[in-house]
Amino acid sequence: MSDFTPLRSVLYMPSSNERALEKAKSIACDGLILDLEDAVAPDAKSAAREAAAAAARSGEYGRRTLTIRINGSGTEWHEADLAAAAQAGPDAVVVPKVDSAAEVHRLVDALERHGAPDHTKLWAMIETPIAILDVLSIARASERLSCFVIGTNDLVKELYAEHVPGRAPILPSLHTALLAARAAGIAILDGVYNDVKDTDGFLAECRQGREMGFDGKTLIHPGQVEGANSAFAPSEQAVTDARGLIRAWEDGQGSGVVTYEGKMVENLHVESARRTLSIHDAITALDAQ
Ligand SMILES: CC(C)(COP(=O)(O)OP(=O)(O)OC[C@H]1O[C@@H](n2cnc3c(N)ncnc32)[C@H](O)[C@@H]1OP(=O)(O)O)[C@@H](O)C(=O)NCCC(=O)NCCSC(=O)C[C@H](O)C(=O)O
Ligand SMILES: [Mg+2]
Repeated sequence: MSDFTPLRSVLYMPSSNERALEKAKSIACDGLILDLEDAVAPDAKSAAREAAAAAARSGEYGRRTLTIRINGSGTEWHEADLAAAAQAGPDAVVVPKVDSAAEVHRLVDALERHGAPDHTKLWAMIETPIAILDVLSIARASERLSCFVIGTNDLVKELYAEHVPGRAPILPSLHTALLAARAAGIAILDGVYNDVKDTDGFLAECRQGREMGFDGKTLIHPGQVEGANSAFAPSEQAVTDARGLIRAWEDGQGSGVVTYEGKMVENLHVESARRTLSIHDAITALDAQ
C-alpha cells in the first residue's frame, strides 16, 4: 500500500457558499480548500469560519484531503480563524502569504497552542516576492509544513507582471518554489487558472504544471477537476513503460545499465518508474473508495 496522497486536483470554494459546500461532497477532486480569505466578503467572515469548521468536523467529505484557508497574519480575522481551524482538525490549515521561516514557526506554535491534532498539517501559500527569495528556509522550517500552494494571482500582482499564456513572467518564481519544495521533500501545488470557460488554456496550463514537476493544481470550479485529475495522473502509457522498464532492469540484474525500448536505463530511471507506479497505485486505491 502506497503512503502517497494524491493531490492532483485541489478545489477552492468560498466557505460562505452553502450550496458549494454541499456540492463539494460529490465532486471527484482529491482535495478541498474551504476558503475564508479572498473568496469571502468581510461581513461574511464569521459565518464562513463556523461553516468551514463544521464541515471539517462533519466527516462528510469522504476520501478528499480537507483543508481550511484562513486569513493571513496581520488581518483582523487571522487569530480567530487560526484557533477555529486548529480546533476543527482538518487535514491542513492553509495560510496565505507566508513570507518567512519565523512565520512558519509562529504558525506551528499557534496550531499546537490551539490544540490542533497531529494529523493537521500546515500548508503555506507562496505568493509574494519575499517568499520566493526566502523559499528554501520556509520549506525547511517545520516538519508540520507538508505542502506549498502557489498563489499565482498574488504573485503576478506583486511583480507588476501580466497573466499570459505560457506564464513566462512567473516561471522563474515557480521553478524556485519547486526547487525548494523538492529539496525539503514537501508537496507543491500549482496556482489557479482564472478563466473557467477556457478549457484549452486550462488544460495547457495543467500540462505545463505537470511537466514542471507540480504534484497537482489548485482549482476554482468543479468543471476543472477532471482535466487536472487526468493531467497529474501517470498516463496508461507511462504506467506500461514504468512496468516494462522495471522488468528490463530486473532481467538484467548485475549490469549497471540496460536498455528498454532502445533507451538507456540506469538505477535512477528505475527509481522514477517505481515512483510513477506508486502514484498510480495511490490514485487507483483512492478512486476505489
Ligand atoms: C468562479 C465562480 C465565481 C463561478 O461561479 P458560478 O458562475 O456560480 O459557476 P457555475 O454557475 O458554473 O457553477 C456551477 C455549479 O457549480 C457550483 N460551484 C461553482 N464553483 C464551485 C466551487 N469552487 N466549489 C464547489 N462548487 C462550485 C455552483 O454552486 C453551481 O452549483 P449548482 O447551482 O448546484 O449547479 C465560482 O466557481 C467560485 O466561486 N469559485 C471559487 C472562487 C474562490 O474560491 N476563489 C478564491 C481562491 S483563488 C485564490 O485566491 C488563489 C490565490 O490566492 C492566488 O493569489 O492566486
Ligand atoms: Mg492569493
